[in-house]
Amino acid sequence: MSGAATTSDTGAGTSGKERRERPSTFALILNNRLAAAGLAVLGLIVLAAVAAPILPLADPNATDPANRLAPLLSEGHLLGTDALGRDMLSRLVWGTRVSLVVGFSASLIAALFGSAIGLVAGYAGGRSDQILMRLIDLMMAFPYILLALAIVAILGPGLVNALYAIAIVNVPFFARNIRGITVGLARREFVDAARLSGKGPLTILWSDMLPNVLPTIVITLSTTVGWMILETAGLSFLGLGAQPPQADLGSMLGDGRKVMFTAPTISLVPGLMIFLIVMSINLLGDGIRDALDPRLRSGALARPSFRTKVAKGRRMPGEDVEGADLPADAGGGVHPPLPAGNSPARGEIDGSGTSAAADLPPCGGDARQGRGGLPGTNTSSQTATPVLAVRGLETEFHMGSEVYHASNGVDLTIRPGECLGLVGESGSGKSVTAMSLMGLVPSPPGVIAGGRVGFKGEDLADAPDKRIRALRGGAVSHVFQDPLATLHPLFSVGDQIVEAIRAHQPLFKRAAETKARELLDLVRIPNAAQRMKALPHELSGGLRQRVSIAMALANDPELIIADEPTTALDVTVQAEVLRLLDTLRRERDTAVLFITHDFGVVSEIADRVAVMYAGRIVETGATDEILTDPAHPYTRMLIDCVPVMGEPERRLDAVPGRPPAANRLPPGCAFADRCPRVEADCRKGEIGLEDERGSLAARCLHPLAPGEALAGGPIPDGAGSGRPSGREVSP
Ligand SMILES: Nc1ncnc2c1ncn2[C@@H]1O[C@H](COP(=O)(O)OP(=O)(O)OP(=O)(O)O)[C@@H](O)[C@H]1O
Repeated sequence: MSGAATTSDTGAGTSGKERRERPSTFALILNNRLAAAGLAVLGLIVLAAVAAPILPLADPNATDPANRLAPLLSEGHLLGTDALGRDMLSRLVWGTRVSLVVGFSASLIAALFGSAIGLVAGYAGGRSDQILMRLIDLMMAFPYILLALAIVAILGPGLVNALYAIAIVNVPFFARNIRGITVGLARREFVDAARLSGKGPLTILWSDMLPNVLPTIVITLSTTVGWMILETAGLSFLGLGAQPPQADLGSMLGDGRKVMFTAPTISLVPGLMIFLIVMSINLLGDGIRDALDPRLRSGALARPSFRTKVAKGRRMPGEDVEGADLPADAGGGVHPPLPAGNSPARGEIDGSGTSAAADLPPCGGDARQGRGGLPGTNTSSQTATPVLAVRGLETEFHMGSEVYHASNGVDLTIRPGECLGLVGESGSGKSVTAMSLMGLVPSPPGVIAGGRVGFKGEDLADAPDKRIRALRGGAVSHVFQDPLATLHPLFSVGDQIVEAIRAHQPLFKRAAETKARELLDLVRIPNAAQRMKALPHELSGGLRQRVSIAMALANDPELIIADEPTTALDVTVQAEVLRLLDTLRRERDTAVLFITHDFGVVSEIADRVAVMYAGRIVETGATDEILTDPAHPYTRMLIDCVPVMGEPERRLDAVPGRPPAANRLPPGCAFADRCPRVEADCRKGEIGLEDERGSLAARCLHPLAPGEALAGGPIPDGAGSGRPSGREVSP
């Protein structure tokens, strides 16, 4: 195990702790050097402005004509004096105080009214939206500075009137931004739920909409307050804001203009202060925006890179990698060393018979035949070189000072035409493991900290970006759970398949279109030619998933990674999609890594199963053996959670407790706290994935014997008969 954290906290007690350990917004801002610099500069300026009354400064309005235009560093006047002999340092500090108060107040007023208008217009829609937005458009039709001048002309010159003018001209900016977000939110299900719960519009606006738009308001505020200070200074510069003798930065700049050539420091000093304030606010505003963006809250403020970062000192599994003596067809077990150089082509049997995989016991197809002798079993997979051979994969998330071990030394092997089912509870690390293969885990915060990702003998963790780009969507393709989220909403499905084809094959558009139509036919989409023009939202969930499968097949992949592709579908459509995927992989000899939490689905499609828990493979073996007589108590409990059709009297169990937090994995067996067979030795040291019986290998010191029941747990009639039929609903 790689890991730093070895306390025995369980997940149950750590959620609050975890939350506290997540870097705070403030910590994230400090992580961003520019934002931290902005904060430091602004902090000093604000401190000086707030402390103005207690600082030993001269009266900012006291004139001294005899001492006019004194240079910098004059005696008693650090920043010199202005044309009336007033102390520049004192005027600068007091003027900054005024400018900051006016700028921030104008921003708050604009944010308050603008956001309220945006929220009401966006939520109410219809005529209210039309009227409010047309009024806002009317205001935006004038150049804002002209509008501000007109407002001050009507209200009369003065600092407070300048504040109103600046606030008013900025109201549309907030209103438009917030209205845009609110329109999207108002159609979301949680708002429907709030309506159904009987809440009135005002309550919904306050308790459901406002919290969702608040980060945007704060971000908009932080990025516009600098502008507002600048605009207020502009009005004062023109003599419409602060009136003599009161100083603000704009009026000081205006005073300096008259002696710009004889005493340039008079205008340079307030000009520099405006620059510092606006720059520091903008830098800080950008930092706040990044810190408040939930996608970037994980420790670094950089955008995710093209592929997952691979740690420089990546831990490499030795040939004596844990479990190395396991049967070679164990999904998460042990594997022959990766063949050097190019491996045989897909489906090709190593003619020499000396291939690392050539002497492996039968897997995949045999397992299926054993389960009912399904036709079309691929025999080449029994001897072919693995398409995928993952060794000791460790993927971590680095969040602040915490390290979350999502994949914690995972081994996987899949051969051509074979389907490996990766099963486990939510959060066990299935998706992260799958995403790590092609470097799709976002970095930051994701890091591949150890292991090899062998694809036909090549370690993908080491492969150049160009190679990864060529493989993605080419030899290795993905099918995700929610096609509506992964298909582009604005392009027809035909165009998207054509694009997928042409990204990897030098085909003219016509030829690619023909191929796309053939693919839609292949995945049995009726009226393929017409459906080519359909937008994703015009298709049913099942059809959309077929389109995703067609896209995944577009470039004749050797490995398909299917991440819960049927979870969002109803059982009948699910069965069709599974059948389709099963047939296609057999016909095309494609290896499939099928991720699911549903043992019913596993029994339908997988040749072998790897069960994951807390980032590790805890049991592997042929599907039939795992489903009939698992050795690991966790697998047994997972299977017992699945309802079996026709057995209404069978007690359904849930696995009690919760998995340990990935940043606090306990020593020994991570399942110990939830296991009815736990003994003292389970909580000590490393537990290897050991050979059990048949094809089974389990990471357990006290495995179940064939037919043995879990103490207190339900063992259905005839031990080991708790195998889901494939028609059940997942827990
Ligand atoms: N982008 C991320 N940043 C931080 N932690 C993450 C991120 N993605 C996943 N994790 C963490 O990694 C662990 C494994 O997550 P993963 O999505 O692989 O689980 P899973 O088994 O696929 O669950 P599910 O079936 O719900 O999809 C979880 O603890 C999860 O919180």
